[in-house]
Amino acid sequence: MLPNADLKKFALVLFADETGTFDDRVVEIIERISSPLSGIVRNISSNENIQKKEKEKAFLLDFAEDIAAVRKKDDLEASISSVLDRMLGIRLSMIRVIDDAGELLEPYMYDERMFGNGNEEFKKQASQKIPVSEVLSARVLQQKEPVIFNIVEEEAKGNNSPYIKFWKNAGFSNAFGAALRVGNKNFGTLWLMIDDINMTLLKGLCAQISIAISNILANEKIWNYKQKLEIENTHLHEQIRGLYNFSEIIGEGAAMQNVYHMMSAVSDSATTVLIHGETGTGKELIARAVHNASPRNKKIMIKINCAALPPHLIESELFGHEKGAFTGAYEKRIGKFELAHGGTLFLDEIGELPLELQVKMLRVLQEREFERIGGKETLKVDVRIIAATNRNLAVEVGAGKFRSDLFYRLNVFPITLPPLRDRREDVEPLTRFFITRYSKKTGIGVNSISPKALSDLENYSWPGNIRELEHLIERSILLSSSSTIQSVHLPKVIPEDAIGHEVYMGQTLEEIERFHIIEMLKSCKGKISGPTGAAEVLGIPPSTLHSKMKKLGITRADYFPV
Ligand SMILES: Nc1ncnc2c1ncn2[C@@H]1O[C@H](COP(=O)(O)OP(=O)(O)OP(=O)(O)O)[C@@H](O)[C@H]1O
Repeated sequence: MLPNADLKKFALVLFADETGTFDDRVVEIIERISSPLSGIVRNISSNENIQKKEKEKAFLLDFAEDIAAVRKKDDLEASISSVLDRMLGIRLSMIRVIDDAGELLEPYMYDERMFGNGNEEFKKQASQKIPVSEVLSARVLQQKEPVIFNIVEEEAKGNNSPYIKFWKNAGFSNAFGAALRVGNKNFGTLWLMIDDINMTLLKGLCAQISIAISNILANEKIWNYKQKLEIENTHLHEQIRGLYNFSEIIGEGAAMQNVYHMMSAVSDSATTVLIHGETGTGKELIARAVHNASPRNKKIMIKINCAALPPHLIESELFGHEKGAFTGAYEKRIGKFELAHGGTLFLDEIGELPLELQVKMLRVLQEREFERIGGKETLKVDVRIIAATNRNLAVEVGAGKFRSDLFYRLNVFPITLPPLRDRREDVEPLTRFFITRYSKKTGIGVNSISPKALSDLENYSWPGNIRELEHLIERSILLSSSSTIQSVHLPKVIPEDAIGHEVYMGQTLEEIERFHIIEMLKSCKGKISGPTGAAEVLGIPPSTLHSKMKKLGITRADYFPV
């Protein structure tokens, strides 16, 4: 039926079995009834038309209501698919949105099933960004009204767009393209493959979809900024703390002089630094100092502790992820590499980075580019790397636990921090420094230490290094009953060789073997075979290790205690 009932013309066509049926009398009767008949038909048609318009209006209202509640892209996709299917019996072909630079149309939403599952050509086209100047898109974006491309006609006119060819091969005769816009601002395109075109309805749908998508995009932008600001805020706080620490690196002895010399040689450049030192020797303090003395000090230094996160989270922490990239990825996340752009990324405990992630790390260190998990876009970053470890990475490389290529990438400029027991001359200045800091912080008026207590500190072996000294002074200040720390409570140190004796004394060979295998399994994180597995470390074939474990009753619970 034509869209406007008022303009309709009706024809009454009658057939007769015998010639001569339509004589003058019959014709006269027909003429007499044709006028009231056409009135009745016109009324029915107008009614149908009104009903149809009412139905469309109600439908658009329902859709508007539906869509107004939508906050997320997934929900929007479901709403659009359902409305198109219910009302028009069609599927969404493609929605693209214009990027921030206003140059490219990025894929936003499409139905993979549209051209048959697994249609590689469609997937390829759908996943590509295209310039806003692409012929068909440009036509759609320039027009006020949606554009209908009659595929046969376009081809006849010499339109050799690959899309026209692709649509034709897929058996469609019309493509409907509409600009997504709010006010006068275009922000995307919507494409449908459709034969029966109800323009009023489609225009209504496009207007609703435009508003919904522009709201969702705005929400996403706000959320991303918010997340970025929150993370930056945390890091800025850390940095302020770091700055405070930096101005006060204590240590005048020869060992620390050498460290200062190395720091000043490397700070000005963007060279990768690898800081090695036992726990608590001040690796992070030195990393911050190098960053603060570098030309990047206007940007932040982001720290990531490779040992503190479960392996499956480190990747997302480093590189970020797209929404829906894996179970639980409800929102898009910006990774630390992205956040550190222009600044420094401090990779603490790099020796703990799982082998599978070492490959990815190598790539980003080499190319300075990466993709977010689940993302297709390659991101480029300008980040200076400072890594720290308390492991001997060269030994880890030999044991197959650390990739040699990554080690060489990181070991460009190594700085080794001496343990406190090798710079006893710094114990006194550090002690006085911490007394001042903690008496100020606690408000307790302690300002000195007795010669006996100081000498005890100087003779202690400090397995926890400066952190241990710092904590001990804090504790001593809290426990002190006068303005001088009279004594310090140092832990008893068991000589290392005694530990071994105690463990093995009075045990059977089988018990010692069992203990040793469990320890190896723990240190190999439960891995039995392969280059970093316990069998190789123990120098026995994996099958022998399996049978020994069986014989000695070793189960996962022994080396992965719950
Ligand atoms: N030379 C120093 N002067 C003053 N304070 C120091 C010095 N070295 C370390 N510290 C302090 O000791 C504590 C531990 O230092 P830091 O966290 O930098 O050690 P780390 O080697 O990174 O430790 P871990 O390997 O356990 O991560 C910090 O509070 C730091 O400020």
